Amino acid sequence: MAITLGGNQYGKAEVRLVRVDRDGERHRVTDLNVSVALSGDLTGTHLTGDNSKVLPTDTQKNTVYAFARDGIGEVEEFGLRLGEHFVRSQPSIHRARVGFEQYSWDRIGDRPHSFSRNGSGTRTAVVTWSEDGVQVVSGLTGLTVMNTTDSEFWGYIKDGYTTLPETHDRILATAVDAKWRHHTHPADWAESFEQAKDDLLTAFAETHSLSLQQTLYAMGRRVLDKQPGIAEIRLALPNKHHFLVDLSPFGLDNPNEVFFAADRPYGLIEGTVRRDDLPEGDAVW
Ligand SMILES: O=c1[nH]c(=O)c2[nH]c(=O)[nH]c2[nH]1
Repeated sequence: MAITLGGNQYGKAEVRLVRVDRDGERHRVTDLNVSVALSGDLTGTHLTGDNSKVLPTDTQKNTVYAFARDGIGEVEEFGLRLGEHFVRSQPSIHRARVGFEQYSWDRIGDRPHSFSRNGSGTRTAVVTWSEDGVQVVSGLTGLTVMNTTDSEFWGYIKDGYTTLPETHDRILATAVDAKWRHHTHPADWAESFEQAKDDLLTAFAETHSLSLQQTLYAMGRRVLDKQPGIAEIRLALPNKHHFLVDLSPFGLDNPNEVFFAADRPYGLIEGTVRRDDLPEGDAVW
């Protein structure tokens, strides 16, 4: 029985790339998940481990980030540039498949550098009814938001394990998970929900953030300020880290434009903002 190698391809899958175009005050965001798959003369590596015709997947990933430095444009154009590069520059590579998922972002209001991810966010509610009382907790989860500037993080503890550089201009992104307990019932639940959501978004966008903790408190505080019937709000904010890609090995600078959007691990900032003149309540959250 003769055995032979069939079809094959290889590449870096799911390269998470965020590019911020900062022409002036008004930023634009391109948020992509890019998957490269190359095929060609790759029998050697499969049959004998001869890698002389293998362009490493790590290099493919670097190429995606480096090409983003010049701008992305439409994903079809970006794909054409990348595909042509891989095939034209490497004699062993005969075909490049470059696949994209593009996540779209809406502006929060008409603000120049605050965005919420299109279609994100699920409304939640938990009602607890007992002979002793009724509690209503409203909320939302998975509302993904991003500020492309107006966020800093510095002045923290440094010990022997600290490597994080201080920053005065970073991307701040999170997926808001919020639950708020009603002390009195609003006249209109839908209106109350929309108001709370709007307050969360506005506070996120308008806070010049020195920490996500500070932003959390500002968000919770605004919801309570605007609705006296809400007794407390619990927020869980994952810090969706965006790391500036070091393009210097490729002779490129990176003036805060090309980012690696990491999905894990992430900082998780949790906190409650409450009225201290109201009883804690015994809601089921
Ligand atoms: O806003 C932040 N709060 C932190 O506690 C923290 N820790 C960290 O590494 N980055 C950040 N960012």
